[in-house]
Amino acid sequence: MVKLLGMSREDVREAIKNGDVTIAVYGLGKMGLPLAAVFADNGAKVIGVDINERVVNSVNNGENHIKEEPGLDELVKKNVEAGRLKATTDGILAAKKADVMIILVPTLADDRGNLKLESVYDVAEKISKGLEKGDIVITEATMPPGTTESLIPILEKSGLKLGDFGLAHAPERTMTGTAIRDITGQYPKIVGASDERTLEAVIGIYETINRKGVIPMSSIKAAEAVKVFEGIYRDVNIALANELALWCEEHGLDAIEIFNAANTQPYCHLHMPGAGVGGHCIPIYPWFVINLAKKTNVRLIRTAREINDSMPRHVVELTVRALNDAGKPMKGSKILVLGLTFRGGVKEFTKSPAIDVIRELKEWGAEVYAYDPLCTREDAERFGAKWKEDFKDVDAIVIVTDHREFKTLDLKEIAAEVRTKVIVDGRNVIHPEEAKKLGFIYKGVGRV
Ligand SMILES: NC(=O)c1ccc[n+]([C@@H]2O[C@H](COP(=O)([O-])OP(=O)(O)OC[C@H]3O[C@@H](n4cnc5c(N)ncnc54)[C@H](O)[C@@H]3O)[C@@H](O)[C@H]2O)c1
Ligand SMILES: CC(=O)N[C@@H]1[C@@H](OP(=O)(O)OP(=O)(O)OC[C@H]2O[C@@H](n3ccc(=O)[nH]c3=O)[C@H](O)[C@@H]2O)O[C@H](CO)[C@@H](O)[C@@H]1O
Repeated sequence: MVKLLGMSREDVREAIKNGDVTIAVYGLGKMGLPLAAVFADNGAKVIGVDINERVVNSVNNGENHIKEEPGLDELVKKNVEAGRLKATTDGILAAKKADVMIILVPTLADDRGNLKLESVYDVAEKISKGLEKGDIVITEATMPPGTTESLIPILEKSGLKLGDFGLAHAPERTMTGTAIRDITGQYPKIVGASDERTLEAVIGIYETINRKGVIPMSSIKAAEAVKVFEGIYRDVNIALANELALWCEEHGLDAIEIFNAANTQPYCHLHMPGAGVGGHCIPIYPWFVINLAKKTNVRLIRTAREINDSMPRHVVELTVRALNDAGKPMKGSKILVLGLTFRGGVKEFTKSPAIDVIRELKEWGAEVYAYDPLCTREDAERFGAKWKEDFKDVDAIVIVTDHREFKTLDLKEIAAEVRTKVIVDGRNVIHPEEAKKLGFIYKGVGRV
């Protein structure tokens, strides 16, 4: 046990490497488990805390339950065997033992960004029962600016005042599939803290694991805004790509050809147009700012949300037009939706565009089937589609997720199997010319 408040960043780094520092990571999910394993691999004694007993037991058996994370299996196994990484459901005991407590539990939000912070407040309550003078509490979970400081009254139930303990926000700037790479040094760590001593210590904590170092922010709220603004930048730019793609369709131009050429300029970063924006990050973070804008007219951010949320309907319209060109009514047509998850390579359904696409296709009277390499028959049925692993008797293929597998479809084979040759490419993963040469009616977002 060592109290980091008041130590220099160099001494903090030394203490962690020597195994003198105990770090509790609350939330052993896609983000928390990689972080816990990386801190353990750098010398810290790490206590992972999770409410899910199966997660706790699997970690204590040296197993990794986050299958989408390359390298995590070995990191968990090695550090559990070395005795540096343990897991528990007892968040209070973990707080009593730890010098640093990191909150990395879900900050879920509804469609309008109204946060469900129960997990965060639950963890803060448990930490308050084990908080000691000199401890540091860090939130890494993404949250609206101002949320971390809203935990102060809960933490002060410990009898300590802010200042006796340190508080900081250090947003998790990574994504599933590249977490270990990102946590250890893809880009600098952002940190905002309650006072200079805490900032100094937290810089030392993250310099221990992140080769790219730390960017200290002027406040906790500024650090929270960094992560949220990153996401809003992405949502607004995806909306720009979508709006330009719709204009390209009107003018018979190929948006991808034009975007690729325009992006050769270093200041131009046109994103990919597509079937919509899903996940629990990008479509949610804008609402954190919209909901807090009491005087500011955040009309650009709102409009971007509306544009992106209109894209699933556009993909359905493309399908109506394509079947029309094939002389087929939507009603009674067999449509195979390729992709249920919100993006390629990750099994996550939060706000997946496929949900709206399937619903609307059914409203048009189509018989909707679905396939996704990461999903099961039950997932498809939960979406209201029938599971189908072949292309027999299909009248239209509608691609909604950019899974790697859909980038290498054997169109020649498919052309021989389908009943009607129609492809609607909602993620621009098919080459239009190749499809057309094989006799497909091809429609893509922003494609000719
Ligand atoms: N997944 C991503 O790509 C990503 C990227 C950046 C930031 N984030 C942020 O990271 C945070 C965590 O996201 P995630 O993807 O790791 O979530 P996740 O659902 O994969 O994991 C969350 C874990 O927390 C546990 N948990 C829930 N409530 C708890 C509680 N009260 N006490 C202890 N454990 C609890 C769950 O059992 C689960 O194991 C979120 O704020 C998210 O916005 C996620
Ligand atoms: C740390 C963290 O929170 N990381 C986030 C994570 O975000 P994420 O996991 O939610 O994935 P995204 O890639 O943002 O996709 C979201 C949706 O937007 C669609 N999309 C995407 C790009 C595009 O040009 N056109 C689109 O239409 C896509 O299909 C999907 O539905 O990684 C991003 C870096 O990849 C980060 O920036 C982002 O902060």
